[in-house]
Amino acid sequence: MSTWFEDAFRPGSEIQGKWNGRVYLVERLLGSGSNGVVALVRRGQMKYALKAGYETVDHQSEINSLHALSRTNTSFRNFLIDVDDMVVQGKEVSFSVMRYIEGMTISDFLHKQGQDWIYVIGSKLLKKLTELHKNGYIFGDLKIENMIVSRYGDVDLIDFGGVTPKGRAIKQLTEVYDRGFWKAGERYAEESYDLFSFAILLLKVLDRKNRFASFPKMLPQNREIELLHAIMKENPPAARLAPFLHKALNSQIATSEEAYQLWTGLVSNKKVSPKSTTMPWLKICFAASVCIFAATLYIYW
Ligand SMILES: Nc1ncnc2c1ncn2[C@@H]1O[C@H](COP(=O)(O)OP(=O)(O)OP(=O)(O)O)[C@@H](O)[C@H]1O
Repeated sequence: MSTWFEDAFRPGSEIQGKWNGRVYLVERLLGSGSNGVVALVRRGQMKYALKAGYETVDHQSEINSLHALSRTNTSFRNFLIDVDDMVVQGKEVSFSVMRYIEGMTISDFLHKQGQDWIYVIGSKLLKKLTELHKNGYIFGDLKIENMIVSRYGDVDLIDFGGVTPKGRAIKQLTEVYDRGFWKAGERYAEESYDLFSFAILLLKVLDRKNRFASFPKMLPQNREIELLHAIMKENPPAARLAPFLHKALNSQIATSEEAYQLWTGLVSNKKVSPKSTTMPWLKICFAASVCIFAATLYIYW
C-alpha cells in the first residue's frame, strides 16, 4: 500500500483545500524532512511549494511563525500563500503553501561557482538574519539544508519550524549547528545564537575534509570549538574570515547588524578581498547587496 504522501503527491494529481477550496496541481516531490513532505505545485501559471505536515503541532508552529513573518515589511512578506487541510486516504492532513524558491544548496553553488562566492552569499544571509532579528525573531535552526541559493548568490531561507521569538528557549535545532552542543552558550533565542550557527554553516561548507561527519558521534567532553580552527588554517576563504568566525563562535557579536558591519569590513578590505576570475561579478554583486541593504534599512527603520 502506498503512503499518504505518495498518494497525495503523485505528479499530475490535484490537491484541493477543504476550507479555502483552492486547487493545486502536483508537479513533483521536492523533498521531505522531520516535519513534513514538500511538493512543487502549480495554481494557474504560478509555482508554489506545498508542505504537508506529519505532526500537526510542529507544522502549526511553523505556520504561526510564517503567518507572523508574512505580515512584516521585509523580504518574507507574503511568503505564506495559503493554509488548509486536505483529505488523503480518509485522513485530514494540514498543509501550507509557500513561495517556491528555485535554486540549489550553498554547497552545490560553491562547488559550481567557486568558494570565493562565500563572501557574497554570507553577506546576503546576514541581511536575511538582520530582517528576522529586527522583527523580534531568531531563525533557530540555521543550516545548509534550510537555505536555497539562487542566481547571483541570492539567498532564501526555507523551513521556518525553528523560528522563535527572542527571549524564549530554542525550539528546534540541529546538533552540530547548536552552540549548546559545543558547550559554547545557552539554547536561548538571541541574535548571537543564529550567528554561531552561521559560523558553523560557513565552516561546514568550506571544510574539504568532511570533518563534520564525525562530530555528531563525538563524546560530549571532546566537543571543543578549537577543533574547528584547523578548517580556518587550511582553507583560504575560512582563514580570511577567521576574525569574524572566532567572534561568532564565542558569541562575541551581539547583533546581526554588527555582524554585517564586521563582515563587510573584512571582505571589502584589500588584503582579504576574494581573488578569482569571477571577481568582477563578485564585486558587482557584493556592492549591489550593500546598497540594497542600506536602502532597506533606510526605508524600514
Ligand atoms: N519554499 C520552498 N521552495 C523550494 N523548495 C522547498 C521550499 N520549502 C522546502 N523545500 C524543499 O523541501 C525540502 C524539505 O523541506 P523542509 O526543510 O521545510 O522540511 P522539514 O520537514 O521541515 O525538514 P527538517 O527535517 O530539516 O526540519 C527542502 O530541503 C527543500 O528541498
